Amino acid sequence: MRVALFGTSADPPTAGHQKILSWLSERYDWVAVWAADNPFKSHQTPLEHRAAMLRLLITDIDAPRHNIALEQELSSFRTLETVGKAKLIWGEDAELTLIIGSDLLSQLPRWYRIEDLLQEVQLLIVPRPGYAIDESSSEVVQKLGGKIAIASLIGLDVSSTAYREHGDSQALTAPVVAYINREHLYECQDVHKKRYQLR
Ligand SMILES: Nc1ncnc2c1ncn2[C@@H]1O[C@H](COP(=O)(O)OP(=O)(O)OP(=O)(O)O)[C@@H](O)[C@H]1O
Ligand SMILES: O=C(O)c1ccc[n+]([C@@H]2O[C@H](COP(=O)([O-])O)[C@@H](O)[C@H]2O)c1
Repeated sequence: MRVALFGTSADPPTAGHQKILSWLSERYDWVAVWAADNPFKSHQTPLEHRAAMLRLLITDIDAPRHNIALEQELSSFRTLETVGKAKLIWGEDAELTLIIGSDLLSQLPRWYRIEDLLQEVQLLIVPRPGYAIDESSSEVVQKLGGKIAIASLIGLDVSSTAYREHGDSQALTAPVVAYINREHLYECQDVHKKRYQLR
């Protein structure tokens, strides 16, 4: 069983995350996704809302294999703990692949017990516009034991930050926008966003 593990802050989840999930669903037996708190970031929306938006994002994907699931019980500050939980679910023999965008490659060495984590998973790096995969970061990760593959997919040029800071609603899918409006999320940035949009 080949399982793709994809954790995201989902603050909010974007069309970029959705494209990655669709692509993974065609290549892995199971695609497990969860909303997480990131020890290196602060988040603007409670985790429950972020997980609910992620569920909407997934429901919206037309995946013929029906193999994408919100596995929110995997959520942890530390991916090593997530992988421990994944092994309990899918067993020691499952092949686990951790999916990250190329923007995270250089920070990976600072993750919790990274060498132990890299023993447990394969890594798949998704190229992201503006974040070239540089050799020195790849080498550092490989020296720590990382088994790196690069996805044959280029991520969309969108980000959660672009939505939070500039109201780039192109970044989001319609069901997520509807949820944000209904729950009055991200409103404190509205004045700031409107100023940007009027420019
Ligand atoms: N457009 C994208 N292309 C490639 N990888 C992406 C893309 N968007 C997100 N990712 C990857 O998905 C994972 C979750 O990303 P995250 O939720 O932090 O999105 P983000 O848009 O980077 O958010 P923020 O702007 O808040 O940092 C990370 O591994 C990130 O590198
Ligand atoms: O394990 C760690 O030390 C660690 C440090 C930073 C980020 N992560 C995880 O990386 C995933 C992507 O984070 P983010 O904020 O870029 O969406 C998410 O599952 C985080 O919990 C994990």
